[in-house]
Amino acid sequence: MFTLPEKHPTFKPALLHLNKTSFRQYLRILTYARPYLGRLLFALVASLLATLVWLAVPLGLRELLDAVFDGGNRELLNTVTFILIGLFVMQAFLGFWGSYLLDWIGERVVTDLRRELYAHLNRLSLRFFSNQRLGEITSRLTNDVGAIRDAVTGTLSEGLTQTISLIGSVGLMVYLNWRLSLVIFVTVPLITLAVRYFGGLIRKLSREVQDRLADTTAIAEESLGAIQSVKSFARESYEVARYNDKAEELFRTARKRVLYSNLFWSVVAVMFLSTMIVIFWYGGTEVLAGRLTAGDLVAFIFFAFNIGRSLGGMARVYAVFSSAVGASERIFGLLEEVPEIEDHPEARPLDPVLGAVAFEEVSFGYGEDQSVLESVNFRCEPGEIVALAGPSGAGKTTLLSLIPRFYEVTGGRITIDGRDIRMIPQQQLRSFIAVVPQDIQLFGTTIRENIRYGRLEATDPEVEEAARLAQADGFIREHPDGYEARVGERGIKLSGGQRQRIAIARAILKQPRILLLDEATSSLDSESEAAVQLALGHLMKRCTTFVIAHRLSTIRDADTILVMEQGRILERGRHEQLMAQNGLYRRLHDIQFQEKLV
Ligand SMILES: Nc1ncnc2c1ncn2[C@@H]1O[C@H](COP(=O)(O)OP(=O)(O)OP(=O)(O)O)[C@@H](O)[C@H]1O
Repeated sequence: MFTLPEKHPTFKPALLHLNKTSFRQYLRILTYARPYLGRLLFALVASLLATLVWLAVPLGLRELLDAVFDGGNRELLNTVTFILIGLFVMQAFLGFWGSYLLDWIGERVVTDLRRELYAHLNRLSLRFFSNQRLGEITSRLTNDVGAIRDAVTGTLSEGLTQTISLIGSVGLMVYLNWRLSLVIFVTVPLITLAVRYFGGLIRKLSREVQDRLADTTAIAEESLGAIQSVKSFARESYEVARYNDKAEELFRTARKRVLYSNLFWSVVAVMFLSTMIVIFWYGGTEVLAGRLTAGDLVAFIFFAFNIGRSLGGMARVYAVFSSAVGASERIFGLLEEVPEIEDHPEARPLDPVLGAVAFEEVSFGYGEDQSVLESVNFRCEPGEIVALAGPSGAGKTTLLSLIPRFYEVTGGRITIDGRDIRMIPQQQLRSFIAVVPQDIQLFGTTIRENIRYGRLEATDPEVEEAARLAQADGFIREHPDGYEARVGERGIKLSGGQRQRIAIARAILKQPRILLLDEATSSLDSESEAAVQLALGHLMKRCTTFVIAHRLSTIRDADTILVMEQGRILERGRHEQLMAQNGLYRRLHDIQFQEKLV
């Protein structure tokens, strides 16, 4: 069957150290903003100007208060008030443009990155997907890409403006009263130490939360994706328990994170407010001693607030920066994943395509030390039917999956019309091969669109003609919505036989030269079976067909039957010849078709 095997998580949570590598990583994120450089510079300049204006506000306030308390100067009071309002408006205006443009760039970068990542995922080979949990991949597309947006929008402008604000505030404070500034110089290092300590802890926990979240998503996707199996084994409570375990683990990690981050803010708040009180007390003493005006003190306090704000902002920047670097490591890791199967530089389309297929000394294994196929040799002419028979695990599905190059052979070569398939562009190769698997995947759209998947440019009458040839037109029209009826996820509203006929209609529309068919093992009722056979007959007429045969009729019609065991072709020939040989084929045949023969 064409199904994916057990999936193993191979993503390792990235352990983050903020060093040169992470800085390089950050620069790499920023390269995504390069197309929007003009906007970015404009936004940065606007944010910087907004910060400078903000730094001027306390100085204005100082003038305002001194004008009233010291000079009693009404005219100056009016002017300063006017200027202050002007400064606020200007600050708001610049601030708006700064953050609007940065948010715009952030959203744009996320969209670009998501598109690139999705396109890249589509280029990756089947082997990659069989080794990953889907939930992990979707989590990269959603959560991690989101974390990167914050890095672009937040860190750059906030880091810059908060630094300027910090330096400006400190400078102006020293200018106003250096003795009072000493209070700040004692407390700031203490606050910084607290930020470093808690910051590290919180970052580590945030990463753990992300990983736990990915675990829960993976479980939900896995079991909801296989809901039919879950239900058929009545394993709902088992699945719920499995999910609950992970959800509780997530809760425990998240609880720890909120505990530390709240503790962090409480500690910082206590330190900050104590500093303020000391400033009030000491500043008051200075005012009483005549070394400081009331306006100076108010301006000073504003600057102290600014420093607190900037430090908080920088801690935030640090947190966002590190979570973005962690996320980007995972995303870039995914983007660097090299597709296993790529077109050879000299590959060129096959024209015309006749459909003669040959395996020459083909060997293959999924892993390094696992051999699934060994020295497989055969050839077939265009239009022939090759049936594959053999016990389960013999390598029949594997052999078929090598023809469209879902996997690369590890030895020997496969040719179509004499050309090594590695020298045919993948797009073309797969365009003339149709696969009708046992496990048919339909999309959650209309029946018409599902059939049209075989050839996107097919017209409505062509779609309907294909459905008619596939014996599907009848049951489609019986539905009140006909071709516009929507198929539930995985075609849950259609019967097995109906799904097969939709898949056959898709294949007919594709007009393939080579057909790979995994006959359904589940028994269809005889009416359905006859319809499916009729549909297949039409399709097979024009193709070289490889079929993993479970039906006696298919076996009898085959030009060649390849009997496989443990990755080798053990016997080959037509039905009568193989029966006469009295070997594995005959044994399998007798077991499988005993009832039908009597
Ligand atoms: N994606 C995969 N990754 C690793 N091993 C695989 C994969 N698919 C199949 N195998 C292994 O390769 C061997 C051949 O499997 P294959 O599915 O080709 O056999 P088969 O003859 O089609 O069996 P069945 O009739 O039961 O489908 C088996 O041992 C199987 O475990």
